[in-house]
Amino acid sequence: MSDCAVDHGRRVRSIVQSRVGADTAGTSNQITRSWIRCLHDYQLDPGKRDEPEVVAAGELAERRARLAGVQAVAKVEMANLYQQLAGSGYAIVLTDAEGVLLDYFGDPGFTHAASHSGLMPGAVWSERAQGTNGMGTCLVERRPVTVHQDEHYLARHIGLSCAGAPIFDHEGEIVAALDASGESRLAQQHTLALVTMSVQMIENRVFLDRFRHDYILRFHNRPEFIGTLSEGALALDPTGKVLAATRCALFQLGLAKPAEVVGRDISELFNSSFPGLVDSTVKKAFHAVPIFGIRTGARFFGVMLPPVRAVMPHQPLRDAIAPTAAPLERLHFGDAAMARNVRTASRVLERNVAIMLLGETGTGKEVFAQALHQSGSRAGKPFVAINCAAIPETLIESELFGYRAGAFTGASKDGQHGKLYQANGGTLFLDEIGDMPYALQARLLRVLEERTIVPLGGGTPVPLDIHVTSATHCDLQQKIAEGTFREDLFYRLQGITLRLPPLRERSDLRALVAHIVAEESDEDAVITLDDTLLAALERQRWPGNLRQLRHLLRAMIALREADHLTVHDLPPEYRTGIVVPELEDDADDDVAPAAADTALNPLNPLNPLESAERDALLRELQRHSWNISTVARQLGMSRNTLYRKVERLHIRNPGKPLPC
Ligand SMILES: Nc1ncnc2c1ncn2[C@@H]1O[C@H](COP(=O)(O)OP(=O)(O)OP(=O)(O)O)[C@@H](O)[C@H]1O
Repeated sequence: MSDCAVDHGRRVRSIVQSRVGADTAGTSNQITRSWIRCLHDYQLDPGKRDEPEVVAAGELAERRARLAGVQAVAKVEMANLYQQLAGSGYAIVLTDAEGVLLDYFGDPGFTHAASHSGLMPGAVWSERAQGTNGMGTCLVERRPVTVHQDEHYLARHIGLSCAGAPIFDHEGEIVAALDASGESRLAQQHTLALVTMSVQMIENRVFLDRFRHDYILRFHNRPEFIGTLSEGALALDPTGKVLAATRCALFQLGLAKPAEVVGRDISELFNSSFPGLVDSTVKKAFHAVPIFGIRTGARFFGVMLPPVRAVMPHQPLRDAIAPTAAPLERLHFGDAAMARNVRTASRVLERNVAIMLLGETGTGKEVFAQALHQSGSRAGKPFVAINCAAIPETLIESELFGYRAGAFTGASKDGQHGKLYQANGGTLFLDEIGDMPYALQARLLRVLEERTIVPLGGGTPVPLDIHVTSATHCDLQQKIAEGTFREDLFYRLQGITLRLPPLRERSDLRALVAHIVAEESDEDAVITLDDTLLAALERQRWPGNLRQLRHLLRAMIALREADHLTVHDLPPEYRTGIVVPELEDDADDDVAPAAADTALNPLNPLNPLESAERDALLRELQRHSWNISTVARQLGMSRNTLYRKVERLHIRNPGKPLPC
């Protein structure tokens, strides 16, 4: 045994034997308590050097399956936390309630040290097995703990700093622990705060998913905090009795245990009756309503989410829970505008309210429409999307309504069902609705009003049961004023309007990056981005929004030389205004072309990023001999979007003017 291990063992024993010395030795009480348990209860030798115990593969698979729901939610938060701590040599770890390591996100620089310390799937990190440590000790203490260097009980772990926090279910039972462990010299003060925030996010998301079939009252004393990690949430049965509460809900109500609230009528907690709350927040308005706590008189703001589907039997979280969070909840990572959109959409899910999505190209309108569909009772039914801008005007009618055999020249001899018919029972997503030909708008309106459809060429009307979600990037009010969009159709399609924020306005870009990188990476690759690169991504304008971000990350992942991405992995057109440290073999890496073309339109000059985008687009157009369809397909955007870009970026085909 090394001298250092011997000294550590002596110090541990002497502190345990004279607890009085704990504070003077700089050891917090949690640590002392843990050391006492380790020495007296578990009879662990501080100098123990055995390899960590690892459960068999079959047992690990079973433990993972039991926590599948928590794990699915935790994965996103782990990726997010990992990015926040990127470059600090941390591994992010999820264990079950017995301290068995289920999931691991490791910093490449730390992988060797981590496996040496036993940070690997299946390893048992309970306090009984590994002595005082972030994971095991937070599970015993039932609260977040930091275990820094020689606060570890076993001498073999004193090279580590760990920050662990337990994850609770709605019954107040611990189901798992989240931990960030790293090499001590890189340890950060705020790590425990970040871990604790991630745990809160996981608990909230799991709760919202677990009780999505019930009423959920989300509340906070500031309305803008509803949808964030500090909101309180209560699940209610159809009579208004509390089924469960989040930890934040208990905290805000000044209560200690779920038992103090479960089974009580909501009117015993707030000055509102259940029907009154449902009425005011679900039926009448889509805004948080003021409610007052009965016990303290404190003012809160609350919104009620209606049940998503049929009520299902309740099981504790640690048993079977849905393997994934509700799809809508997975669309945002803390951005306030997106959280509001998700909240509003969730509340109208089963109410047959038509939703109109507004947003620039690539902000995720179709993805949002799909998540809406997946979150509601139509989830198992068809989701049919039609891009009104991408289909030639002459074909939209047959695409939408279908036709009977021989209805027109060139029609298939068997006839064809239209998209409306294909969507029957499910959702029809009308993308770029502003581009729907005027004559067709009246026909679509009639179908939506009468809820029957007659195929082109005639026949018996078919009853239609569809939910319609539509999207547009254009100002429909202006189109109505210009007489190119029907006002009656507008009001039929716009039960509520949700504006998806452009990426440059979103506050959760780093978490989105972590999420997309995890999705775009091979299963066993752990790809990280350094802080300068993340800061550079935050400074971009993102005219193509999430689509552009995903394509960029996909390309960077595909072309990477190492799993740790830096600004050197950024394509030159994204580097304008960014100081890129020189690499020895990077000398001829060119910076984005200068903005010489801004002279094209002196009244509306392009900024350096737009200029870079213009150069890139121009290159693509030239490469494909100005074939708009090919370039649009290559870039994953609609032809209309490409035309708009070409116009905005003042691009002209020298041979033939583009029909913009
Ligand atoms: N929440 C999200 N998380 C990660 N990626 C997303 C998200 N939303 C959208 N994306 C990515 O952005 C791409 C564009 O999304 P989508 O097609 O929904 O945008 P859109 O607003 O409908 O675009 P357009 O107006 O050009 O049709 C998607 O393919 C997806 O890869």
